[in-house]
Amino acid sequence: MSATLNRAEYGRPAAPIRIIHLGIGNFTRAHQAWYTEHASDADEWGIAGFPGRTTLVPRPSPRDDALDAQDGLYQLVIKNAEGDQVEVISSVSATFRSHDITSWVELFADPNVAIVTSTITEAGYCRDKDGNLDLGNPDVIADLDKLRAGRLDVPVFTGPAKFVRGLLARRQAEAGPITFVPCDNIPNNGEMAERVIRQGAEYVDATLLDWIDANVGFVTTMVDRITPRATDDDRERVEAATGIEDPGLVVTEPFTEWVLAGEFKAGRPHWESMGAAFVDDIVPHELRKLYLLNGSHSLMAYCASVIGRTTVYEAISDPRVRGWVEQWWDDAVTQVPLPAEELDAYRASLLERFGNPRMKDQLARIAMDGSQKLPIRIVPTIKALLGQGIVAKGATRAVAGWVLHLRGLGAPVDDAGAAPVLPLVAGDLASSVRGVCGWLGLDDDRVVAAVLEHAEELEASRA
Ligand SMILES: NC(=O)c1ccc[n+]([C@@H]2O[C@H](COP(=O)([O-])OP(=O)(O)OC[C@H]3O[C@@H](n4cnc5c(N)ncnc54)[C@H](O)[C@@H]3O)[C@@H](O)[C@H]2O)c1
Ligand SMILES: O=P(O)(O)OC[C@@H](O)[C@@H](O)[C@H](O)[C@H](O)CO
Repeated sequence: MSATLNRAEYGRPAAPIRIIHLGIGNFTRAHQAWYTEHASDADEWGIAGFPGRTTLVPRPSPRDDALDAQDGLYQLVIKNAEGDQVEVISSVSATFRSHDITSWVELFADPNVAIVTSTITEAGYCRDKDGNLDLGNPDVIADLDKLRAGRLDVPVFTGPAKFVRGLLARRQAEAGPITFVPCDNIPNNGEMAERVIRQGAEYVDATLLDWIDANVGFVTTMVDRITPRATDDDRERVEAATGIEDPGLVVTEPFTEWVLAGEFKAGRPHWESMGAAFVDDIVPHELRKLYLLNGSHSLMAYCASVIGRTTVYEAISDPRVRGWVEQWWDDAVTQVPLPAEELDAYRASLLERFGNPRMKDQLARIAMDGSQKLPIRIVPTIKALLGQGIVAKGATRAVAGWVLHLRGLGAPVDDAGAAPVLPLVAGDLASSVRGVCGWLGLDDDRVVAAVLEHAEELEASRA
C-alpha cells in the first residue's frame, strides 16, 4: 500500500506566501521552487502556484489535482547517470485553480507578497511579431475590454490581462511595491514582460502607468535546467523506491543555473545560497544559453525527428546529428560575447547533458511553438552572419528542419502561432522554403538556397 504526500506527515509547515507563480508546470518546480526550498531564508518565502492556461471549460489535470491534494508537496527526481536522487519539495505553500480570480486578486492585494514569477511559455505573453502586446488577438482584447469596463470579478484568460488585473488590485489596496520575474526562455524577458504589461495597463486604465513606474520592478532572468515531462515509468519506478504515489512528480537533470539582473523592489529570497547569480549584464549569459542550448534543442527537435529520432539522447548519439549541432554551435558562438574557453567549456557540458541516457527528453516537447522559438533562437545568427557576407550553414539547417516539420515530417506540429505559416508550406518544397524564409524575414536568395539544399538532404536522409 503506497503512501501519499501531505504536509502534516512531512513536517515542514507551509511558509507564508510571498511569491505568486503563474504557470505552475514542471520547470518552475524543478528550478525556482528548488532554489526557494533550499534558500537560507526558506521559512520566510512560500510560493502560491497557479496554472498558466485558463480555458472556458476547466480541463481535468491529474497534476493540478495532485498538487492540491498533496498541500503543494511533490517529489523532485534528479536523474544522475548512476540513478535517481529523490527529495520532497515543500516551497509551494498553496496551489490554486486558474479560474480563481478571487484568490489571484487577494494575493496581489496582500502587502506581504513581494514577487510574481511566471513560466507560461513564449506564447503566453501574447506578443505580436514586433514584441508588442498583440491587440489583434481577440482573446487579449476580450480580456482587456472586461477590465476596462470594470468587470473585475470575472476570470480573464490571457497572461498579460491577469497581470494587469493583479496590479489594479494592488494599487487599490495600497499594498506597495512588487517585482515581476519572468522565467521563460525569451531574451530580455524582464523588459518583454514590462512591455506587454504596460501596454495592457494603458489600454485598461492609463493612470495605472504612473503607479507601475513608482511601484513595479521587472527582473530579467536566464533559467536553465532541462526538465522533461515525467513518464508513467518514472512514477512507477519512484513509487517502488519511496513508497509514495505521486502524480505530481517532477523529473530533472543534475545541472541547474539561474542568472538574474534587475531590482527587486520588495525583497527576495536568498537564492544565491543555492548558487543563483545576480549580475549587472545578463546579455552574454542569455545568449550563451538561448543560442547554444535552446538553439541546438530546436535544431534537433526538427532535423533529428525528421530522420526518426524521438529523444535528445537518441539524437545526440547519432553522429550525423551531433555534427549538425556542432556546425550550429560554430555559427552561434560568433554571436555570443564571451571568451572562447568559456564557450568551449559550455559546449562540452551541453554534450554531457544531452548525452545523459536517463533523461528521456522528447523532441516533441521541444518542437512545440516553433513559430515563437525560431525567430529568437536561430534567425538572429543567420542575419548577423549574412551581414558579414556569410551564409550560416548550421543555422540554415535548423530552418530547413522546421520547414519539413511544418510540412508534416518528424515531431507533430503543436503551435497555435503557426496558423499564418502553415498555408505557406502547402505547395512544393521550394515554394515552402521561400515562403517560410520570407515569414522569418530571411528573403535573401543565398539563404533560401541553403535552406532548400538542407531540406532536400534531410528528406533524402529519411530512408
Ligand atoms: N522544461 C524545461 O526544460 C524548461 C527549462 C527552462 C525554461 N523553461 C520555460 O518554462 C516554460 C514552461 O515549461 P514547463 O516544462 O514547465 O512546461 P509545462 O507544460 O509543465 O507547464 C507549462 C505551464 O504554462 C502554462 N501555459 C502553456 N501555454 C500557455 C499559454 N499560451 N498561456 C498561458 N499559460 C500557458 C500551462 O498552463 C502550464 O502551467 C517553457 O515554455 C520555458 O519557457 C522550461
Ligand atoms: O521550454 P521551451 O519550450 O521554451 O523550449 C524547449 C527546451 O529547449 C527547453 O525547455 C530546455 O529544455 C530548457 O530551456 C533547458 O533549460
